[in-house]
Amino acid sequence: MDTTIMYGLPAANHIRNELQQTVTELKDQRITPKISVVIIGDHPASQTYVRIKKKAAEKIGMEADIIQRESTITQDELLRIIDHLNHDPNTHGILVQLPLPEQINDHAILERISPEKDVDGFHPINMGRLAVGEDAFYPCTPFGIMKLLDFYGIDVARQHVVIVGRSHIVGKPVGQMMLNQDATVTYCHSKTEDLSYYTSQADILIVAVGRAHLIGQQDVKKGAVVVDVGNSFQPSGEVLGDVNFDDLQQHASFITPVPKGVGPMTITMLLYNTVKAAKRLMNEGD
Ligand SMILES: Nc1nc(=O)c2c([nH]1)NC[C@@H]1CN(c3ccc(C(=O)N[C@@H](CCC(=O)O)C(=O)O)cc3)C=[N+]21
Repeated sequence: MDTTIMYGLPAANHIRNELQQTVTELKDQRITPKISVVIIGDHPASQTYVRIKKKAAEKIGMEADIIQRESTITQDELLRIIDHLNHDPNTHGILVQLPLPEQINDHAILERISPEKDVDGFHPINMGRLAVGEDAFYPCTPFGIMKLLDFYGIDVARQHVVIVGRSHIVGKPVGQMMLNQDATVTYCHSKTEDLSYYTSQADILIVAVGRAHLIGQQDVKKGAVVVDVGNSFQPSGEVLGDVNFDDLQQHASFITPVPKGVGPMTITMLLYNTVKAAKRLMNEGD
């Protein structure tokens, strides 16, 4: 089988170059798109992601502020930080890194972020806009997957897309984006019986559950397109996907690696959403 490995960086760089151009234009109007990232505690993976986000933002001329607090922070204190950022005219995008410590109610925090600055696309207003097919801030990983498939010339219309995982962050919204693009969508999750029965019918299989190497060749139709959203950190420091890449490399028509597949797209769409938020502000000023 002639398999194409869908690396994220070529697609990501293509979008980042366009964004850099827009950032330059915004700066001419004295608007520097800025994302403020709130990170609580010292979860090592989160620290890594936040560092990657800051570097990527600065590389295209944006500003990125990291607001780091201890894991003992109260919910009220965190809400006050968000209120401050909501009112800060220089902050166009707000991201509160997940997971949050257990004393904090994620929903209360995410709903406090102004929907106009919700560059993660996690606010119920943006989720609702996506569900009804309106313009919105789309969550970065699902949006990145759509852009990645498009970059590699894959049209999802009329394809059977099977999604493993129903998280609010990836599984559920990527299915909605696929539906909006005329795919036929099947959702599988932890209560699905005979997972393989469903996954093996996919033209496009998206796996987003965070269980290392859950999916192997026996679960995938020959020639299918496989998108792996897994990021399982091994004690060795290695990051494993939800898909056994080596097993599928001769079997799928297109497959994303982990790392260097979907990850770079997630970061890129975060930049995209922040630039979009800043642009919206400029249009309001007219
Ligand atoms: N509010 C919030 N928004 C998020 O978008 C969010 C979050 N919380 N919490 C954690 C997850 C995870 N996530 C990743 C982003 C980039 C890579 C990425 O670029 N990974 C590199 C590898 C990085 C490495 O080497 O460890 C790659 O796949 O090539 C991975 C994972 C964003 N998340």
